Amino acid sequence: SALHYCMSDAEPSIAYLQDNSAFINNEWHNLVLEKIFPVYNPSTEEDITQVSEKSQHDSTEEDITQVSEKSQHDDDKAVVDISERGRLLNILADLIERDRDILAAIEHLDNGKPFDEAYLLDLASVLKELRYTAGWADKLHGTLRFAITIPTFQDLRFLRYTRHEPVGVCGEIIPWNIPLLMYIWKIGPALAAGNTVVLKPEELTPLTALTVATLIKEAGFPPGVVNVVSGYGPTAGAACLSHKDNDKLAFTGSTLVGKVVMKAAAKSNLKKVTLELGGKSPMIVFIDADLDWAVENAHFGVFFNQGQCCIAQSRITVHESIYDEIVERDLEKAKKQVLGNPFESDTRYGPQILKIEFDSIPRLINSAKAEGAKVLCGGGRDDSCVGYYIQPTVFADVTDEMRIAKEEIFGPVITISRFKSVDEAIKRVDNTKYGLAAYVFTKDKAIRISAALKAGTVWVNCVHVASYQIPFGGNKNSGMGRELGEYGLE
Ligand SMILES: NC(=O)c1ccc[n+]([C@@H]2O[C@H](COP(=O)([O-])OP(=O)(O)OC[C@H]3O[C@@H](n4cnc5c(N)ncnc54)[C@H](O)[C@@H]3O)[C@@H](O)[C@H]2O)c1
Repeated sequence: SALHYCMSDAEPSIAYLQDNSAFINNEWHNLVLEKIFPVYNPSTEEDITQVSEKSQHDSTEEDITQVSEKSQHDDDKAVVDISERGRLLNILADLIERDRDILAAIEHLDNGKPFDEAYLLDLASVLKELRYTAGWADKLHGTLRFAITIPTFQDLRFLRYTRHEPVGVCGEIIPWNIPLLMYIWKIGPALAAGNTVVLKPEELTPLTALTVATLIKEAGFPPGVVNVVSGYGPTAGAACLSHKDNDKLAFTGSTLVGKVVMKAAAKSNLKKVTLELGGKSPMIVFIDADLDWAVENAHFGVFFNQGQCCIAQSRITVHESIYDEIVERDLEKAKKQVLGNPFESDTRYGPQILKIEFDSIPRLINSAKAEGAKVLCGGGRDDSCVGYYIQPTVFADVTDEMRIAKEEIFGPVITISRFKSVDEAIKRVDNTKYGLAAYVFTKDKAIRISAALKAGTVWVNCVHVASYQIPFGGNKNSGMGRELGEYGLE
């Protein structure tokens, strides 16, 4: 279907053609059962288009995973030639850059995030990540060792080497919060390492995944190397989890579904599993921190993407001697958040994407009020406009026993508690089932505190600087395995 979008009142609208069936073997296929589901715009609550839905036992004439598996064994293909892999990934990056404004606009329509944020942050990260992994494609060699010391064969010399081989077909399932970037995090390293992919985007946000599929074909990737099939988790997703020809599952989403993924992998063929799951990440502000900077980052970190970020620092704890000052400054700043049309350039704050979150965030907010936390601003839905908007909210006097201090909010809510000593702060923030990220604001305790915290990544005096060269992933219930950097290619 043709979609029109308008970048602002002053700009002309641009039309593009949205493919919405299943992308298999470089062609668009109707699925056998021909079911469809609607995709809506969370800023307006209106339907955008309808997308082909894969049911669990539904397929095209050819099985999607087998198509992907077959393309592994064709010697002429880019999967085998390591230079060609990198070349094609670079072409894909160039095509995404060419279509950057269209892709940012689709991401805005589909997900609700401000256009500028999608264009400047998400798309910039997408391009950097793709070009970075493209560079790795011809450098994934194993190691070479001359070994001589096996006691029983002392006179013999052995040559030992390791080869890095593709895993095979990678089933990849992604969430809705940063759809295009999550897609590239998954396909970039998989393709650089010579794998083929069957990707299922989140049912709420399938549009950029489908649009980039056309660019994959345009870039020249051979048929079957990347396949994209949309649908719901328990059906389309579940089919991917249990398929016997899938060799790997890379999943980003909730901890609850992460456990379903592990179980399905164990029950089918012991696929390898990488899980990037939920978090409840702490931010600790010490007395010696630069307070202006800490407040600035607290806001960016929590309100970025309306709090729909796995690494959002949803538990802020502050030394008691600076607590009042931080609370006051946080409040001042939260009141200045601009809500509005996410296509306008001064809007930094859009709607929640998900109707369910729009309902569940106020429930968690209300639980905090009932448990005695002090709401300083916001505290509910914003009824002044259409769309799933939640008011930017700041809570003070939060304690560790409250639900809001323990459960992932995935919404624009700052919670602030206080601590007395360094040891107490470390012990308290680590007392969680999650271990994705942690943030430390200090001038002189960075190394000591970072080493003590049980988190996949610790950021010091900054937030959300997820860099494509550095491995990313969680401990405990936040997941296993790493994405990005050299580790992400293993
Ligand atoms: N650690 C990270 O890198 C990271 C990044 C973004 C989001 N997340 C986490 O993702 C969660 C938010 O996303 P969500 O609520 O959409 O997660 P979710 O687990 O409900 O859905 C994520 C994906 O899994 C699919 N899915 C759902 N049920 C399934 C099933 N039974 N079988 C197979 N697939 C299934 C969905 O269709 C979707 O594509 C949060 O917990 C957030 O912290 C983590």
